[in-house]
Amino acid sequence: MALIEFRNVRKVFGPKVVYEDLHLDVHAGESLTIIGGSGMGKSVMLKMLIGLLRADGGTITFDGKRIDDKGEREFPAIRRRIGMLFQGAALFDSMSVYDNVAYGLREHERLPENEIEERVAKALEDVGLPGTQRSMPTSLSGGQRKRVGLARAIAIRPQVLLYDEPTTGLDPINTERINQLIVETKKLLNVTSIVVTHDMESAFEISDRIAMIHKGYVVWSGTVDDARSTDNPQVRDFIMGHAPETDDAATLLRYGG
Ligand SMILES: Nc1ncnc2c1ncn2[C@@H]1O[C@H](COP(=O)(O)OP(=O)(O)OP(=O)(O)O)[C@@H](O)[C@H]1O
Repeated sequence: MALIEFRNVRKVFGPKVVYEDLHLDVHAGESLTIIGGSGMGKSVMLKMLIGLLRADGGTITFDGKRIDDKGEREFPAIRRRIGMLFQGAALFDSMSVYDNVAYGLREHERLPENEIEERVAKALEDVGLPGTQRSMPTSLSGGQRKRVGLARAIAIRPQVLLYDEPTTGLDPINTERINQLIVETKKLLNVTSIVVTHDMESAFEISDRIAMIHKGYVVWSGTVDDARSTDNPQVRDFIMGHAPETDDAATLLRYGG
């Protein structure tokens, strides 16, 4: 049995059908990258997994237990085991780096302050930002902010890490740093990772497996080698950077029509 299973999952927003019938397995210890055009539902998938959005049909199981039917009271325990690095890192600018990283720990666990201090220091070390506890997020670069976001996610020592477009908006050097960090974090903490990205270079570097979403379904999945050699036209177009087939005006604007 896979660690995470989406079965027949349906998700709609009013008339818009994001998922018609989503099937996806995520295996313990793997690094799975989700690719697909803008607006195809990649972030929605991650949010359903941690209960920020609810599925309209089907089942989602985590570690053998169904989670899609859980109430708001039960999700904090799940979010303790599934950490998320949100798009843009989502730091609180009015709080120091220390308080940002400690935030998740305080929310999820009752720990004495000296243990929080240790866990924050270790998480910042793990992301290559030792000693930055007193800095304010506004004084950090985009790459450093992402790393603080990652420190916050790993401080709770999750079993699964979700990354929503971790390299978007970063220059090539910081992109490379984040890619390496994703690979190292997986090894160091033995976590299962799910990464949503538009960046195929990153996908090739960090993935054990890649799954492509298109119009409500997983249309393809395979290893990095499979992706490089596939003759599936949707995957090939995506790898080559061709605009996705879409009827969504926002997406057309984003991809320049
Ligand atoms: N809370 C919401 N309310 C209404 N519609 C939503 C909501 N969240 C997402 N959507 C819609 O669901 C669709 C999928 O969104 P999602 O953010 O998952 O796309 P994505 O594949 O992650 O795209 P991108 O790569 O641009 O981030 C989009 O059409 C989006 O407008």
